[in-house]
Amino acid sequence: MNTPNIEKVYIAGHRGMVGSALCRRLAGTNTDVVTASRNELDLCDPAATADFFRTHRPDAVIFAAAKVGGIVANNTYPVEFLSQNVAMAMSAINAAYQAGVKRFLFLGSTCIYPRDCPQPIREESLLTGPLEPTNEAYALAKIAGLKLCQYYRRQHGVMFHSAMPTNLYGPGDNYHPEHSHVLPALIRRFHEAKMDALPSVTIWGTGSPRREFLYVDDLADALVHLCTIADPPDWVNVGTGVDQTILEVARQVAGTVGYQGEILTDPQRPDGTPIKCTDVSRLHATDWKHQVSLADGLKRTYESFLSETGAGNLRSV
Ligand SMILES: NC(=O)C1=CN([C@@H]2O[C@H](COP(=O)(O)OP(=O)(O)OC[C@H]3O[C@@H](n4cnc5c(N)ncnc54)[C@H](OP(=O)(O)O)[C@@H]3O)[C@@H](O)[C@H]2O)C=CC1
Ligand SMILES: C[C@H]1O[C@H](OP(=O)(O)OP(=O)(O)OC[C@H]2O[C@@H](n3cnc4c(=O)[nH]c(N)nc43)[C@H](O)[C@@H]2O)[C@@H](O)[C@@H](O)C1=O
Repeated sequence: MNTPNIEKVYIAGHRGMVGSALCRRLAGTNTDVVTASRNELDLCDPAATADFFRTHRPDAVIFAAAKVGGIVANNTYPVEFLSQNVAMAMSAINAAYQAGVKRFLFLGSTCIYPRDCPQPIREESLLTGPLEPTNEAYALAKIAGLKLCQYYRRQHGVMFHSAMPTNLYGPGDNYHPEHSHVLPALIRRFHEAKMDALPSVTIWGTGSPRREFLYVDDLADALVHLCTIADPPDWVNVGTGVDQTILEVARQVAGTVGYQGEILTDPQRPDGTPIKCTDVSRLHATDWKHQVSLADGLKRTYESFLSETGAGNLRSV
């Protein structure tokens, strides 16, 4: 990782989309990567988590474990999204401090910002207004994790800090038809419509919300970069600073997949936050910028979708 004193990093959630991108990013470097599957370590269990940290003694942690899902999953299961994400964050951050971890990078999400905050979203907008109701539970858990890291840094002088990624996509995503995020959902729906020669595909909501998307390997690179900064911001947005409407994105996915039918909208489904686009000046000031365009990232993701489907291991949870 080229960070003084970081020889061993624990990647929490290494089987997930972000965690596996982090493992790809660190493969071949001289950083020793520690991992544990959920069967080996339930991060909601504080005693087991403390024991894991005492046994493995990592120098650093990148915390990419969470209960994650798209707008419908978040809206349907707020109890699980709040309780599991708070439990995981609290047990891991507390255990890391107790075990003498030097650096902890917590992953939040741009849904922590108020629903109607000024765009592009600056970090200073945190806690300035009400949250978007469809993901309030998840956002509250992420704010709690961010704040606990900030408080440890302030009270105990340890380098615990956070990154707030925008909407992500890439290899290893969840392709569940109801519970996934928009890009994997649409890749799957357009692909199946192409295979079945369907005349139209319906997307959720009005198609007018605006979203920003970051390719997951860019995120992994940004996270490793943030771990190398001596005095990083307490939290920093990680995105591209570029957004488009969901309808525009749907047309782009259809083009990537090679689907030529009609695209319909379904206003009975939730739109969620009307606009979500990050101000990335704080990130750019650390000398990092994304590399992968949406067009290129979609092409790579569709290729990985085809190989994951072909190999019979498409993730759909
Ligand atoms: N995907 C996105 O668009 C965005 C994601 N993020 C954040 O990035 C991080 C990673 O997300 P992503 O990779 O997409 O999510 P995934 O669902 O792909 O991966 C989450 C990982 O967390 C693990 N996990 C969940 N619960 C537990 C538990 N109780 N104990 C141990 N491990 C657990 C899962 O394990 P298992 O494999 O066993 O299920 C999985 O490996 C999260 O913090 C998320 O909030 C932020 C913004 C956008
Ligand atoms: C990353 C972020 O992700 C979640 O928030 P979200 O940005 O609203 O995420 P989403 O990807 O599910 O939807 C984006 C937009 O796209 C529209 N949309 C169209 N058609 C489909 C569709 O088929 N599936 C989905 N999921 N959305 C669709 C959908 O109606 C919405 O307008 C948070 O809960 C939380 O997890 C979080 O932090």
